[in-house]
Amino acid sequence: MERSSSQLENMRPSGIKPPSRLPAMASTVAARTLAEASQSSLNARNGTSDGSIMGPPSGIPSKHKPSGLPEPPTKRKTLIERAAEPLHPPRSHLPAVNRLQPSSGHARTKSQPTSGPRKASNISLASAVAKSGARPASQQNAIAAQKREQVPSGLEDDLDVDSSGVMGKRKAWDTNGRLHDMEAMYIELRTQFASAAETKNTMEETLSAYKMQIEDLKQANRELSSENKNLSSDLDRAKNDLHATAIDMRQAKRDHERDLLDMECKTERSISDIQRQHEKDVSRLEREREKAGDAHEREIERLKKDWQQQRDVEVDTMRKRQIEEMSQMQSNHDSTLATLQLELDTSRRSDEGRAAESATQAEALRHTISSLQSQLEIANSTMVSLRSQNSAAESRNAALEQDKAALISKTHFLEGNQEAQSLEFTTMSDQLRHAVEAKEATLETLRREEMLRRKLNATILELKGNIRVFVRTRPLLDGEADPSRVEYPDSDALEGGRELVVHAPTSFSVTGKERNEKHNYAFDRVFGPGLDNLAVFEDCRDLIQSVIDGYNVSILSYGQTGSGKTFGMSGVNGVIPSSINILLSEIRRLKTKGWEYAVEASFVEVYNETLNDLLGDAKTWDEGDGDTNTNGKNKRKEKHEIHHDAMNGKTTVTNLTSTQLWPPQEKIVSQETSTDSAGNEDDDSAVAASAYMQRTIDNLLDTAARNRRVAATKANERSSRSHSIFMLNLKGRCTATNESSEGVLNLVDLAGSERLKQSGAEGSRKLETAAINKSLSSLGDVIAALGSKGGVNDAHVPYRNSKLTYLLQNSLGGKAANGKSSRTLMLLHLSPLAAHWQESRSSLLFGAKVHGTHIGTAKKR
Ligand SMILES: Nc1ncnc2c1ncn2[C@@H]1O[C@H](COP(=O)(O)OP(=O)(O)OP(=O)(O)O)[C@@H](O)[C@H]1O
Repeated sequence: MERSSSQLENMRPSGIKPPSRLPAMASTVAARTLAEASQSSLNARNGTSDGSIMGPPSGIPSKHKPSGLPEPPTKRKTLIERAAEPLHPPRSHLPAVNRLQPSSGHARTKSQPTSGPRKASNISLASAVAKSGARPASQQNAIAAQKREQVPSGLEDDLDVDSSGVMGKRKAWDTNGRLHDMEAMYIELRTQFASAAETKNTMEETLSAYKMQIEDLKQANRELSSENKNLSSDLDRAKNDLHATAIDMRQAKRDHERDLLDMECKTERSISDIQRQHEKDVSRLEREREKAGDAHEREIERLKKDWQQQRDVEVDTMRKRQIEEMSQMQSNHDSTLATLQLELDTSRRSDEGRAAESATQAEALRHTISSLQSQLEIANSTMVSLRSQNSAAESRNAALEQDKAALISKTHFLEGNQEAQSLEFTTMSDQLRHAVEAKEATLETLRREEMLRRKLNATILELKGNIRVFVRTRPLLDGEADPSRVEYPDSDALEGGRELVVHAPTSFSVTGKERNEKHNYAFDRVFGPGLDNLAVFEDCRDLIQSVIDGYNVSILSYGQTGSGKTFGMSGVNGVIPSSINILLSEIRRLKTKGWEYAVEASFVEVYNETLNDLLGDAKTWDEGDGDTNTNGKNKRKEKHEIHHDAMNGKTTVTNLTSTQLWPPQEKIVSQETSTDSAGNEDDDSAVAASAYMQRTIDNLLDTAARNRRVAATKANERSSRSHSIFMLNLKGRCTATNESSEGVLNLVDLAGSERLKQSGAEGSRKLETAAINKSLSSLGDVIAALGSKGGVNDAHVPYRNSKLTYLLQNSLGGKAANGKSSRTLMLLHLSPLAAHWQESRSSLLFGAKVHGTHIGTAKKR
């Protein structure tokens, strides 16, 4: 008969299994406990053991798993239930074991990631469970035997008991058998109950172990909390320490940075000193080498000439001597031959006369024949001796011939020597050619060195900054007294002083308290009253050099009237004459390296915002501003307009006289300079060229001064009320390297910087002062704008606010439209007098404003 699953469900709450299965179940429950616990835990770890997740242990009927066991008939079930009811253990007992198994497995799964003590508790639980559930096989067999013993005797035949002790089915009519079965089941159940009770005890033990463990854990937790607190306080302390250390570190870092800056400054200074020294040494060595090379070449030439002359003289002398000797020998030989011939003829004639006399006298003198014959024999012997003499003369003649041949061969030998000499001459020519090639190679090296020097100079100037400020105090002049107190704290520094401390005159407050102010300043260089123009110019050299290298440079002399601006600019060894000297010597030096330069000069004045050509005609200057002259005619002065070429960054002023300073004009070259075969000027011509240049400059400066005198009755007065700009335009080209450069040097003597209020000027003087102040403040504004914008093209720089700044637009440290940039040096002049303290202070403030301005890197076009 088929049973539905609902029927099976209804049977489950009784907890009684089909009889045939009970013994097996009873025997395996205890043994299964540990195995299932391990299986369960394995499932918990692996997720599944038989394909299901966390399924109940095998042997325990699942809600969703239909039991495969045969179901008892309904009436039997009622009997069983009835028989079992009073004995049935509380439902919770069996499941308690079953519940423990998954829960122990679950607990273990959960405890896996935890720390030591927890793990230990799991282990103790597992061992507890093992104690209760896991019995060895021998123990299990004993239980089975016990079960068999518990079956009443006599029933064994009726029972279908297999070897393992599992009972089989009984026939339906075998009520006794069934009763036996029931009893057996009862016994089995009791065994189960006992086992469950044992398990319960074990569980209680486990529980108490858990509780103890929990207590331990709580204690550990408390200890950990206190430890945590200690650690927190340690952490706070460590944080405080860290904070203090960080502050110390920051302080140390600041100190370190300051030290580093100091070191950098010192290094920079020493680099510049070394560089300067190096340049000096290089130029000195170059000069010496050039001189030594020239002297050496001249010496070689001289020696060659001397040697050739000496050789020619010697050859001539030898030739003459040989010719003389030969002619002497020839004449001796000829005279000897003539003498011998004469003797022979004489002898022959006398013999013939005597023979004829003997023959005519033979008939008459037959008695003297024998004597005559003997005389004839004597004559014959004389003839023989004469013949022997003749042969001796002939042999002598042959010897002379040999001498002649020897002399000829000697002449030939001498001629051969001449070939050797010409060979030597060829060798010398080769050597000369090699020397010329070596000279060319040296020239090439020098050119490369020159390029390197230019780069180094540019780097040094970039490091020094494109706007520099030097401050100079002039000495007290005769009759001057009451100097202001100025200190130069670092004037002994190797690279020169940079600091200045100015003490204000002592003043008194309203309460009568004495006030002594002092102000500290630092500039690129500070020159005390003991330093002369040469010392000041020494620090300007590199800027002048950079004009030759193709940069635009402005040197501006700033200060109140009488502070020494003109003295520093145009005086003896002032910036203008010293610059020209440097330029000339550099141009000459560079000529040996293949560079040719052209220098033009012009001189312009900015007076009341009007341009005047200081090399032009001054008579028209003051009349030309729209006024009528004495004749009643409106005589307009030459109009000068400023133009800036955006393409090449050049500035031009229309109708401005310009004088060519270099190369010297043709007439002067032919008169005063000469060049050697290599195209180099000799020393005399260099001196002459220098003198020419000096004369030209003197003329130029005289013309400018004269024009100023013409323009104003008081020359000095005018000069202090106008800005004068001496402009030098240098164009250079090196054909060997196809390089070119173009630089402009503006040497500006600014008008006195008196304050309007202080000067108490009235009328036209007031207008002049206002114009001067406007242009000077425009100058400050332009430099400040360049500094704040970094000198970039698109920044608005108010160049147009004054004629001065507009004229100097391309030379004030900014960048021209073509990217060419420039360098500026402000020479700040101070009066040493205490009475001029306020003016000196304004000048220093102006200089400090300019000095604080950094303008971007200068760029050569
Ligand atoms: N370093 C110096 N050593 C000696 N004398 C000096 C020095 N500086 C200036 N002087 C003298 O001081 C006087 C005034 O100098 P200078 O004319 O150069 O001043 P300035 O500032 O150009 O005046 P101005 O603005 O009126 O042209 C002159 O007599 C000059 O010789």
